[in-house]
Amino acid sequence: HPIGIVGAPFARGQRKDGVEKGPDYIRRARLVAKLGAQGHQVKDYGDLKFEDVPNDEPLGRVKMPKTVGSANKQLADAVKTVKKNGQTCVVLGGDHSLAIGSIYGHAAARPDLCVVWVDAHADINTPLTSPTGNFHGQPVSYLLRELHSKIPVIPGFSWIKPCLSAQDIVYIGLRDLDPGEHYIIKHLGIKAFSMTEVDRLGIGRVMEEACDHLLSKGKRPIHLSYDIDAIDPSVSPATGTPVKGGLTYRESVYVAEEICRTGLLSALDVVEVNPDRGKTEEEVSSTVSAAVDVVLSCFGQLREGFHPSNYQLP
Ligand SMILES: N/C(=N\O)NCCC[NH3+]
Ligand SMILES: [Mn+2]
Ligand SMILES: [Mn+2]
Ligand SMILES: [Mn+2]
Repeated sequence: HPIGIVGAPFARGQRKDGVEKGPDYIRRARLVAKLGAQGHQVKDYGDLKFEDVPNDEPLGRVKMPKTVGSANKQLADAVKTVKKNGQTCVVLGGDHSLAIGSIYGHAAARPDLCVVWVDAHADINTPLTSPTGNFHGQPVSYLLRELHSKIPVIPGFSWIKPCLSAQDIVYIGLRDLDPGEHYIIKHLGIKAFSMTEVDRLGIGRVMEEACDHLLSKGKRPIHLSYDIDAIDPSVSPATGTPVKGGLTYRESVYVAEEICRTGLLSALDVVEVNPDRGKTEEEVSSTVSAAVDVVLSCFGQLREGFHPSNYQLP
């Protein structure tokens, strides 16, 4: 499939400046050219322009709801357009609150989608269970039908209706959950492979079981929402909420290779790359490079090597 890239320089789902620079740093690492070299037709739609909504009063602990809501509505429309254009959509974040719009817009075009959420965190706090009120820790709660009654009316969010059921999402990489999130995951029976399962089963079995769970009733489009903090901070430190004990570089790429192999990848979010959170230039480049390799591996980059079909031995 052709690929459509959308830059989403958004930081208002959390409190640390710099994550809005994610798209720029990933583009500067020549993502578009590298995808082209892999034989893909790539359309770069550029960056969305996000503006703070004036008089955006907090709602309890929830900060800047109108700004977060309108950014996600804008992104939802953009993702829907990319899908209508027959492209696999790649959203470059920006913080993970963007998954609200990305998944909503994707579901508008492909209602039968399922979600693979790769993250140290579950991002499934409701506005009432969220300890911080930061939206990037809540996106999944707005998307699940089973949690609809737990979401109060929030200014800027009237447009969204849940588009996922608990069995349509699988978590990989969890290792830092709030109490309310752990309760919700257990209570709803959401399939989750924490880093303990990654250690116990190995990433090969994890991917086998994750795909079996989501695709048991037949093929359907996959939305891969990849938070760069799923990867161990030794590899990707330049992010807002690093947590030790994460995916190795190899595991992070293997996840993408296996999703690629399903042939069902329909949309990809790569979020939470925050260049301002790298202590050194090397920390930033290592993080950006990991993000680029996740994307390239989603679209066919193989560690076993590659030669064009028309290659001739000299
Ligand atoms: N990176 C984050 N989510 O993926 N931070 C917010 C979650 C903290 N509970
Ligand atoms: Mn996240
Ligand atoms: Mn995270
Ligand atoms: Mn309602």
